[in-house]
Amino acid sequence: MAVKGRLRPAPAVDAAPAPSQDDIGVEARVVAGILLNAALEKRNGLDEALSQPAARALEPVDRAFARAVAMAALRRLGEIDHILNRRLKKSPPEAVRTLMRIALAQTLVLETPAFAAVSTAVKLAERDPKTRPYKNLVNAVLRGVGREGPGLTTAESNLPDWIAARWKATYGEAALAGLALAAREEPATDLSLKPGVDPAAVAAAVEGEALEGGTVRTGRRGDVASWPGFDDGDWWVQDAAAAVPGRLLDVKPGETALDMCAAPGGKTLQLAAAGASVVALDRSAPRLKRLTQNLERTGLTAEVIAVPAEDWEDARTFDAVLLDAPCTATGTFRRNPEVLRATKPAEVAKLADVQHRLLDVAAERVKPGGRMVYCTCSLEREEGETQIIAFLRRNPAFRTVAADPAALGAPPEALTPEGWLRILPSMWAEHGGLDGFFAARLERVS
Ligand SMILES: C[S@@+](CC[C@H](N)C(=O)[O-])C[C@H]1O[C@@H](n2cnc3c(N)ncnc32)[C@H](O)[C@@H]1O
Repeated sequence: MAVKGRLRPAPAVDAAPAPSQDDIGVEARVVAGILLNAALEKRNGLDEALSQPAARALEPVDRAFARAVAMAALRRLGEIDHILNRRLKKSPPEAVRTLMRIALAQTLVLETPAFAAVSTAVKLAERDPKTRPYKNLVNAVLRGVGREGPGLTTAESNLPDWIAARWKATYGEAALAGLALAAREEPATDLSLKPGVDPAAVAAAVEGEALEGGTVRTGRRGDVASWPGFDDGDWWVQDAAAAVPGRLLDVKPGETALDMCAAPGGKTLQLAAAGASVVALDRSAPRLKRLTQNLERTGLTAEVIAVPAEDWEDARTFDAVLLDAPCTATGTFRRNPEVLRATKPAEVAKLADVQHRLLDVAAERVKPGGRMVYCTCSLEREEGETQIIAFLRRNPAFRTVAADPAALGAPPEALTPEGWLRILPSMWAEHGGLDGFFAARLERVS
């Protein structure tokens, strides 16, 4: 079933002359194109490009605008290309397409006035000898969309074909439609709170709502470091779904816990906040820096060690082990729309091998009678259910302990017949959705 949707029609482009759109506005749009292409090229491309000189030279407000435009273009790429392709007799050079994608992301998604988006796109086309011959085409296509409207588009067209086919086969047509709708929207920001901090008070301070499970959700934008409670370490940013595996592990004060793939550390903070004595490992020292900063800010403690888990030379075993394994992260498409473009089919199998290996390393660290939670923020079965089925086959010392979604602040429909959690971003639609996660709790019985 195709979900029909109409992008917002752009205001008439001839309505007003451009008010002095100075060169800063133009530069922000250049950077938006750079960010978009970097995100399409490789995983983490957008973040890397944001730290490059072109983006850093912008004022913060322009950099934020450039990022917002690139993110809007990524979320609606299929629809935007569909609108363009209907109006183009043959495909223009990539640089020209980028200009038009950026302009349509502004007019159709961000509601930037059309005269500003179109005039800067034409200005940019003029500036580069490679795009100059296409200046009139850019002008005609964008004005045409403004005049006649974008026409019908489908939310599914924003998903790469191979991913849409996979999710349809795994979750069915109705779920695919819900996932496609979730992928179009910019998500709210979720906060996990330190014990003793009142969710209602934080919700009031950030104009948000307290969700089941204790997460506070806010539509507020901008730099979180300036929000009330940040400096006091009252909370940290963590998607509502990402907070579930930590709760599932259910550590108690005085227990020992190992967070085996810990950085940047949202789950380590949860385990430490629950009173466990936590060891946090990660192979990436730069990623662990954020974890250390968050521990300092929140006044929580953990032993932080930069090492690949399989190389950690330490004989300790633990009451509770959390393996939040490296994965394709396809469940995080609301926050990171580029994951859908960056993930390639071969990567799923490659990461599944890594997860298989790390599960066995994690199992070795669980004390008799202890427990382990395995989770990934992927929607691919190979990185979730298939891993646990295979693990239980080769490790008869472990068995599943069924999750209780109501106690964990997870949607009830996330519970699988096996007692695992399969959270889809299309769930909790009435609250604005949540990231996709798989989580299973296992206990060492011998
Ligand atoms: C999904 S992220 C973890 C997110 C983290 N648990 C959180 O809640 O913020 C996966 C992490 O695994 C780390 N990693 C990958 N391979 C690893 C290994 N062999 N040993 C330890 N960490 C590893 C990566 O550096 C990455 O930080």
